Amino acid sequence: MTNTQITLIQLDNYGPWTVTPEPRREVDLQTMQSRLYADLSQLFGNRDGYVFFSRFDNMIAVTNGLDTDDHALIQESVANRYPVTISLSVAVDPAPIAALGTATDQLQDAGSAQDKDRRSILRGDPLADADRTNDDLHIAHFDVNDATGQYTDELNEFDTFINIEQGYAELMRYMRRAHDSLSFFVGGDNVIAVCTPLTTEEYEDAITHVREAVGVALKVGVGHGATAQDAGMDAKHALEACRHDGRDVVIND
Ligand SMILES: Nc1nc2c(ncn2[C@@H]2O[C@H](COP(=O)(O)OP(=O)(O)OP(=O)(O)O)[C@@H](O)[C@H]2O)c(=O)[nH]1
Repeated sequence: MTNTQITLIQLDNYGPWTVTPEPRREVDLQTMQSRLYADLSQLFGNRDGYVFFSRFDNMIAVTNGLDTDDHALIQESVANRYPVTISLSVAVDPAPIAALGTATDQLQDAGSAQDKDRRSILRGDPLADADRTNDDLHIAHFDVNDATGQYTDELNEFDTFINIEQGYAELMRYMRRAHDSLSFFVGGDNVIAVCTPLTTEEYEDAITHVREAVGVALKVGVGHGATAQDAGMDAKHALEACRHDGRDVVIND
C-alpha cells in the first residue's frame, strides 16, 4: 500500500501584496516567484522531497521523509529571505489526491489565502518513521515519444508548446479522475505523476487515452521508494529501459 505524504505550500496574502501600494512590476513578481520555487526545490530536495510549481502562488510538494521540524526550518528560511511568508500543510494518505485534499482542508480551516492575519501556518502530521517503507511512493515519469523529431525540430516553439501542453492537460485529468493521482509538467516534454500502484495495462490505457484524445504519444517509466528522490530516480531508470527496449511502459519491481 502506498502512503503518499503531500505538503501544500501557499504564499500568504500574496494577491494583495502584488498590488500594494500599487501594482508591482510583473518582471519582479516573475523573478521572485521563480527564485522562491528554486529555493524550495533545493530546501525540500536536500531532504529528498520533490516540489512542483503548479501555480507558483500555491505549490505541491511530495515530502515523505520530512518531519515537522524540517518543515518549520524551511518556513523560517523563506521568512528570513523573502518579502512574503509561506504556510505549509502536511497530510498522508494512500491516494495522492486524498492527501492533498486533507492538506488543503487543514489550511483552509486556518483562514483564507488572502487573510492578512493568517501567516506562516504549519499544520498536519507527517508519516511516522516507524511506518515508512520503500513502497510508500510510486512515481511515474512520462515522456513524449521523439518530441525533438515530432515537434522541436519541426514547429515553432509556441506550436510545440501547445502540443506538449495538450498532452499534459489530457494526462493530468485522466490520472486524477481514473487513479487519484497527481501529475505535474516539469519542463521539456516531461510529466511526473505521483500515483497509486497501477498495472502495466492501466498505464497503457492512460497512454492510449492521451493519444486518441490529442494525438500525443507518450511512454512511461515507473519507480517506487521511501522518498520522492528514490522513487523518482527509480522511475528515470525505468524510462531509460523504455528507450532501450522500445517499450511504452516499464514498471520497476
Ligand atoms: N525535467 C526534465 N526534463 C527532461 C528530462 N529528460 C529530458 N527532458 C527535457 O525533454 C526534452 C526532450 O528530451 P527527450 O525526451 O530526451 O527527447 P525526445 O526527442 O523526446 O526523445 P525520446 O524521449 O528518446 O523519445 C529535453 O530537451 C529536456 O528539456 C528529465 O528527466 N527531466
